[in-house]
Amino acid sequence: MAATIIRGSEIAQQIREDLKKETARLKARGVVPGLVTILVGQDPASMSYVSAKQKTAYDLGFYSLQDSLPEDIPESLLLERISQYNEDPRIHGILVQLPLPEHISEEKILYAIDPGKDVDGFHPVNVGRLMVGQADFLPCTPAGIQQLLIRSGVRIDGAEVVVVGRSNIVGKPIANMLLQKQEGANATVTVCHTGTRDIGFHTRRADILIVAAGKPRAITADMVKEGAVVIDVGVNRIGVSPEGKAQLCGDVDFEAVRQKAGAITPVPGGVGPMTITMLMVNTLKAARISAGLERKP
Ligand SMILES: Nc1nc(=O)c2c([nH]1)NC[C@@H]1CN(c3ccc(C(=O)N[C@@H](CCC(=O)O)C(=O)O)cc3)C=[N+]21
Repeated sequence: MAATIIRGSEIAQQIREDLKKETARLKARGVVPGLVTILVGQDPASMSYVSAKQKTAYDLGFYSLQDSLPEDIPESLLLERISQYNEDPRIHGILVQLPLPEHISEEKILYAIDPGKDVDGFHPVNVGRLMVGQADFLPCTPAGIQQLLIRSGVRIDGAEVVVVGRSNIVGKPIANMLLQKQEGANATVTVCHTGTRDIGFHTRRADILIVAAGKPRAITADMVKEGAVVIDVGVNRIGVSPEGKAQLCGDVDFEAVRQKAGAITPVPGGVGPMTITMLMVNTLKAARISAGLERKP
């Protein structure tokens, strides 16, 4: 069987059309969603992600601000910047691009962001809210994965989900989200990681296999059940094309696995565009909450 390709770029585009309309409605009531992206240093991949986020925010009609800071900025100054944005009423969402340089504690920085402006969903308050099924801001990549599944008509309720990877930004939150007793969730979830003895034993049981291993082509066809839905979160830069563009591959051996899977996401054009879109969903939500348009328990 040849798999259906789950086109994240198309689904992301549909959501963006809705966001654009919603942003225009909000603007008519005097509220302009505001997003600041903070980039420390000049890592080329980070620069390209941040500019993609900026462009998307701008296209939707958000107030969008890019704050580029030098690699050697002291942690104390970065913390000061963050508290400035915490107080700025034009800004509803603050994103500090990760990874940060060695001399800055990511933990300290993520704790410093006002949880009400934490559109990445990384602040411990938001992580805790997610765990109890009361999130305001779902982390963007997991939220994008859940939307891909729902909008592709994949049945999550009762499914065997296997997650490969246990990071705080993908593996742990997506496992938690799909486990919730909620619509678009209610799955049976297994989480595998580098310490798992026989990964294939687990992945072959998956109706839905979510791979965020950070290892190019780690998942081969023999590790996938016939007809499974495969979500590839990996973004590995494996080279540069003759035109000078980065060549990407996922954590799944796409060409082989697509022969066996029921549905699969490509890289690029799968989870990545959804991640950026969910950041916009969160920023719009933050703006609505701050304007008193959404209730908060
Ligand atoms: N505070 C923070 N929040 C993040 O959400 C965050 C972060 N730091 N650090 C890095 C990761 C990575 N990430 C991606 C976003 C979009 C694509 C994306 O759009 N990828 C395109 C290809 C882009 C390309 O060509 O490089 C695609 O898959 O089609 C990929 C990766 C967000 N991250």
